[in-house]
Amino acid sequence: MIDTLDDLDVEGTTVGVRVDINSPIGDDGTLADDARLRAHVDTLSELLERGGRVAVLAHQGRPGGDDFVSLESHAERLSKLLERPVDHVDTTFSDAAREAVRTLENGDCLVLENTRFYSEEYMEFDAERAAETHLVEGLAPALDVYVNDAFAAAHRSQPSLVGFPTVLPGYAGRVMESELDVLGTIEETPEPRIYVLGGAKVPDSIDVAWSVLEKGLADHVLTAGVVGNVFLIADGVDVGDASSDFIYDQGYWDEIDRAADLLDAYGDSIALPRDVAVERDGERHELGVNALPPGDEEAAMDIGSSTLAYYERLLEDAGTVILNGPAGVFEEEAFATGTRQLYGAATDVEMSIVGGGDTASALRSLGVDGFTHVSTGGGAALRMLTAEPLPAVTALQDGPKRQQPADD
Ligand SMILES: Nc1ncnc2c1ncn2[C@@H]1O[C@H](COP(=O)(O)OP(=O)(O)O)[C@@H](O)[C@H]1O
Ligand SMILES: O=C(OP(=O)(O)O)[C@H](O)COP(=O)(O)O
Repeated sequence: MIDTLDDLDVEGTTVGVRVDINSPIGDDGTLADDARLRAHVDTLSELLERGGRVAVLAHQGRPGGDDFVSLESHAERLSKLLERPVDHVDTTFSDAAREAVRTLENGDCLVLENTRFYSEEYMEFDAERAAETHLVEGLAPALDVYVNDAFAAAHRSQPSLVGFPTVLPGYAGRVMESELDVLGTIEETPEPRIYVLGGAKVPDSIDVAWSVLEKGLADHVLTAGVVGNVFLIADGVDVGDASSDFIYDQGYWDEIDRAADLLDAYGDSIALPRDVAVERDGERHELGVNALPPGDEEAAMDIGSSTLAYYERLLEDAGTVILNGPAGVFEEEAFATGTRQLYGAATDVEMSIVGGGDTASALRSLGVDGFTHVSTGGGAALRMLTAEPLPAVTALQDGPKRQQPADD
């Protein structure tokens, strides 16, 4: 059992709230998309309206990346979304950070600096060890309780995710709660259950396919996107130099053998594209797999219309559909058809669950909605969809193992 905000006496309590506002960053180094901030508004507003003193903890980017920036612009945006002042503190667990947290009044909110500015936060620990890091030992004394709303980072066992609930009473925020409600009961969703695996994260998708087929969670796995191209190659189809080179350049060549093993073991349950769309003379042009390979420069950028008809027929009988990754290069209108139609058909299924950051943004840009649940997480959702535990959720479930360090 995990405690939620319903179990927390918020008034006058200093709450460390871990959110996932890891977002696209523009050329000027500031926030370029606030979708992930909006997702946490309910949790943060509720805590503030109930008289909490809120210190927001979050990471942004990975060390060395262009998006590895301060949370200053996130704080500014949160201030607008929450309609109240939100200060940014440029450290995370220094004396200054603790002092800023201790001087919060009821209903005040501040954002501490990017947790990954400290190297320990980019390492994975077990919960006990994470509780001994500088971040947790430094900041926990200034907090009364810890709320984890960062579902999208819950597959990481980093200090801000697993260390705090080991020394402080931990609660799930509203995002975390609703994600766990839906994704934590995947085994009880209506059958037959279909997994649609598209997009470009081929190793992750093959892991998911293995896991859900082995566990009997999936009745069918439908492949699309780059994942579909890898399965076609594994099935002996020549998808052409352009798509093959792309797969090779991404370092996914070994995945073809894994896909072939999967086809050997569970081929009857895995659906492969029957046709693909390439660009020819500047336009979308569909080719049946029997007509492949395409020209040297022609990459398979989408599933074609007979694949769509085949997949739509399978979806008609489904009780649950779980989708991850777009069916094609949806960023180009000519190759958005597969994603728009396949995801559109999925909304007619009794239960439709979507995971994956790019998938969610694809759906927004294509104007497709009506799903039972669109997850805020990519990797975290994938892990849950295989019914695997998430370290940050386990840490909340286990609860504090020892007293927090004394406040000084
Ligand atoms: N056939 C294809 N060839 C090349 N790229 C593709 C193809 N199909 C999909 N993609 C790309 O996959 C990317 C998204 O994949 P991925 O990151 O796995 O999704 P998510 O973040 O939702 O898990 C998109 O940028 C899209 O252009
Ligand atoms: O964006 C995230 O994950 P996602 O790309 O799987 O949705 C999370 O913020 C986790 O970030 P990380 O993958 O750098 O640990």
